[in-house]
Amino acid sequence: MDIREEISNNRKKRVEREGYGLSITIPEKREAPLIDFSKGPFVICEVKRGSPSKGHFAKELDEVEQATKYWDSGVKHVSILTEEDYFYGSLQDLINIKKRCPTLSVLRKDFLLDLTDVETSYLCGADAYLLITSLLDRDLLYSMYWRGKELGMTPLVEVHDKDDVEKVRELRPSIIGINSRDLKNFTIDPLRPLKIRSYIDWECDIIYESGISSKEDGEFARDSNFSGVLVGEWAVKKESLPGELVSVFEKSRVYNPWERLFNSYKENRPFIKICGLTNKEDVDLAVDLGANLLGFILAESPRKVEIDFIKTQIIDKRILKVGVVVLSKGEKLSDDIKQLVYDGYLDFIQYHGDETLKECINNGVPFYKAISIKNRESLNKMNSYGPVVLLDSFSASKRGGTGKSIDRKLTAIARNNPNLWLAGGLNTENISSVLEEFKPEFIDVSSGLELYPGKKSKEKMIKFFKELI
Ligand SMILES: O=P(O)(O)OC[C@@H](O)[C@@H](O)c1c[nH]c2ccccc12
Repeated sequence: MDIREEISNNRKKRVEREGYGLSITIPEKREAPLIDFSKGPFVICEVKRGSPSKGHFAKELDEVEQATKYWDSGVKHVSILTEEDYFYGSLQDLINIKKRCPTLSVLRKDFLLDLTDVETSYLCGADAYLLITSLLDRDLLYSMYWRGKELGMTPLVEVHDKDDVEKVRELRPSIIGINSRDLKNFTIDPLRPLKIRSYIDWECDIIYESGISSKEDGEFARDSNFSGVLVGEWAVKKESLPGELVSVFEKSRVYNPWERLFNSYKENRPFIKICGLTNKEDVDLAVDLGANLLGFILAESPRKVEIDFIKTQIIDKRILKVGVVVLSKGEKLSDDIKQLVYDGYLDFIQYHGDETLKECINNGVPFYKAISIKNRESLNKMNSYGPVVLLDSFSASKRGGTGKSIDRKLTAIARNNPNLWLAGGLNTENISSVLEEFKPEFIDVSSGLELYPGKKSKEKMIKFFKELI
């Protein structure tokens, strides 16, 4: 029997004798508002006076004062250890904290036994509650999960090993905690959460639990792709830690390719995207000449590149990269391509087909949309897709490339757009007059710089960049 089971059995006996509140009277009705606990990043700091491994380390800790300190440091999620005999907490801590800090989102951390425990947590003001997978029979665990959800709370499901993951696989919990502490001998294995995580193959937030004592530990968890950390002892002992962890997790969240693109701005020149790149030589040249963005065609085209090409040849992280796709209405972005973005091989997706705005957003990766100017309606789309839209085949038609000419009224509207992104038919010959007439924020060039489809001309590339300055 490990300590977890011992604590659970002890609590079970006490509940049988004293009822679910143990020494505390359970309110008949919940007073505190329900505050959402389900959205990350999760820097969950714990109100914890001690533990079975360390004994008391903050015997005199005042629960409300501690929770207020967390709140003042920017912490949005607080865990309250309500277990009495091994962790020196009580349900009263939860009730008091929720009374004094009603807008704080709090998790009840205890060795919960059944549905009544879940309902009790709700009545006492919990917004979330811990379910320890190994201590609960499968069906009971599932019903405790759903009962809490029904009440509007967020269950945090803790797993410790592969068997636990198998047990909850069908439940597919949306937030999972993995403890780095082995409860048999209390040793911390920092890699344990990473190892166990590999068995979880559904989308969810995974929290790294225990043993976090510094900002660097937080960075390690963040960079290993955890959605957050659960910190007890050191959040209590080191006053600066909660705030530091909040900024660690804010950083990962605000990583944003737009910010990088805008930082790469060069004065007196629009942003430049070189598109249709198919080989390393052209990529290197575009980077050397100072392109802001490189474009790779992932749709049917003479310039189409394979996913492996992007993964193996274009790994220079200094430059932003966009994958161009053409989807029909209702078609989803493929998982392979999404993965390229998640893994950092690509920074954006450019949608070039009939995707709706909602579909672009739902694919969940940074994007912008290209639209072709055909009529006034396509210009209206410019606004509906957000601040920046690429106008494909814009100057091509105007400059006679396609033989069609665009209604002057439409070009006038486009010209007045401060965020004008232009593409289509740009080349060394027409670029300076296009810049002068339209003052685009961004230009996109591909075939105009080619020797033949898929191969850029070095001379044209150099000349083009010269024209821009
Ligand atoms: O104090 P630490 O090492 O930061 O750990 C906090 C928390 O993860 C730990 O208290 C914990 C994780 N899972 C639990 C389950 C029950 C009781 C306690 C816990």
